[in-house]
Amino acid sequence: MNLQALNLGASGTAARLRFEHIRHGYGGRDVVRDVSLTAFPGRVLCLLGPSGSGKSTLLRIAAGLEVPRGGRLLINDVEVSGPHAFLPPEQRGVGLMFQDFALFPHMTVGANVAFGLTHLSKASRQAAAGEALARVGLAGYEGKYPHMLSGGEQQRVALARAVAPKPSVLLMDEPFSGLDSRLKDQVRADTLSVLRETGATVVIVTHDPEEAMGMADQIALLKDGELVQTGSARDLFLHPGSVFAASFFSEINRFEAVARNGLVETPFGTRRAPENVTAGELTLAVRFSDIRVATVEQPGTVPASVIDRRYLGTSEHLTLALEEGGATVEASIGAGMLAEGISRVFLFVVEDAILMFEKQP
Ligand SMILES: Nc1ncnc2c1ncn2[C@@H]1O[C@H](COP(=O)(O)OP(=O)(O)OP(=O)(O)O)[C@@H](O)[C@H]1O
Repeated sequence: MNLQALNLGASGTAARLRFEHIRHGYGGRDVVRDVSLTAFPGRVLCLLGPSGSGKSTLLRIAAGLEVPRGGRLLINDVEVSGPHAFLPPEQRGVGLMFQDFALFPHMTVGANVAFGLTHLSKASRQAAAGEALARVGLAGYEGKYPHMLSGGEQQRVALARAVAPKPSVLLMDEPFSGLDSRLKDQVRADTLSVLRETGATVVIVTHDPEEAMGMADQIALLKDGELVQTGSARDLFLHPGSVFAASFFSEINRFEAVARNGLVETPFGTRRAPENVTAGELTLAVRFSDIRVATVEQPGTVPASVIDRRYLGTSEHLTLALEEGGATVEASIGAGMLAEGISRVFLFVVEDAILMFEKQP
């Protein structure tokens, strides 16, 4: 089939990838439920969610490794999976990078990177492999074998192999999870700059919210096979649409409350109810890091006693009991911000930091 005629994106040109009402399952169980989502050209989309939320299944559907039970997948408005078509992986113009890097151990680094370039002459393959290796900072590594490399270097070889054919869409499944945590930040930053250079549309699967926030132009948050919310890191962090979304990005305190006449009695004082909610049961979420802890009573503060405190280096974790009502509150404050030995404090939470959601049945 002629890819150019299908307009799947010329080699090296970013494509738009669209999931339309995608459904999938295994046996009698649905694991992806009616997901509609677009990955925009040249942007990084992160599929984020807890284990089993269907992220890898969506990625495999995008790659053509799984045939969805329902819905359509479009690349530049061309149906590549759906009721009318199914294009095999090698004809989609997509690159894949897996969690374990999946390098061929018996092949040299050069041969690994050149593996997908079968359409080129031998000389052009070698040149393209060398160029891809140089792009990831591994110029001259062609003759080495994977076992001679560190984890970080193997990751870079896998990245070079994925970008060498200049895919219009690059699909990456947990590409950093095999790495030492101290290496990760640097490898992520290096990977992002390679991805920006290649200009491909990128879809990354991760369960790590910090990784998603650090890498993504757009985050799609999934739970139990459903798309819960999509937006920029800032959108999802500042305006979570549910308690789940709020708790996925940061540690939160939860409280139950009731809205009456547009007002809510919270543990931190009376607040306005969310727009469109004048009455009804609510769940409140307050991030540990949004609790301000003072030693002097001021207007708007509530008194609490310190039950426990843990020194964590750059921050300190406090467990507190509110004097009124007795609720337990967890707070995270800068290390050294509260003098040793203080047992009674005054808590304050700014207006916008009390996130309010209608209680789910
Ligand atoms: N080949 C398969 N056969 C049967 N069930 C499967 C298969 N692949 C995935 N599943 C199930 O489908 C659900 C979604 O799996 P998927 O791998 O897409 O989730 P995920 O969000 O990527 O999770 P993880 O981060 O743990 O990989 C899980 O409950 C999983 O056990």
